[in-house]
Amino acid sequence: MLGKVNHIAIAVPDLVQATAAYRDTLGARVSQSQALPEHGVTVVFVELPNTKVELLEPLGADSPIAAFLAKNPDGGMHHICYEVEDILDARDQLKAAGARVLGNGEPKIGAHGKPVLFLHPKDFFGTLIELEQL
Ligand SMILES: CC[C@H](C(=O)O)C(=O)SCCNC(=O)CCNC(=O)[C@H](O)C(C)(C)COP(=O)(O)OP(=O)(O)OC[C@H]1O[C@@H](n2cnc3c(N)ncnc32)[C@H](O)[C@@H]1OP(=O)(O)O
Ligand SMILES: [Co+2]
Repeated sequence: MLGKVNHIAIAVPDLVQATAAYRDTLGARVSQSQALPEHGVTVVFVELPNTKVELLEPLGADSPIAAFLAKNPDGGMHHICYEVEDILDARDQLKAAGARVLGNGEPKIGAHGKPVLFLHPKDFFGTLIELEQL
């Protein structure tokens, strides 16, 4: 089921500051920011030779990462995104195995313009998993 790691996500309290740290202190190439109101976040992607790091900050009053940042005010590792060949097939297999698919179970379009789904962190060793359709 799982393909490559598409990205590792870090929730940050200040995206401008985090972008500068990755660009200037770590010397990485960082994308322009993308506001994703339908996901309640603004993101940038740190482009790496073998994968990406997604830096995300809350956007709007109902951001799904607000509670995470309240618990982790300095920021922290938020999720890991795996690529899958067929996200609906993966979803159905995971639901049949008893895993909780977050939201209404229907994929939404993510930052890369591809369908994504999220799996509950409590089902996967305290790690929020995002699946992105190849
Ligand atoms: C799709 C656009 C973009 C992209 O890559 O293209 C993105 O990645 S957007 C990323 C932001 N969107 C999401 O994260 C959507 C999925 N997330 C959720 O639905 C919620 O964040 C959820 C359900 C994972 C947690 O919601 P909330 O924090 O409000 O609930 P609780 O506080 O009750 O948390 C329950 C329980 O889970 C622990 N938790 C929460 N978030 C995480 C996390 N990121 N990693 C690990 N564990 C997490 C939380 O501490 C609670 O544990 P407990 O022991 O009960 O305290
Ligand atoms: Co993501």
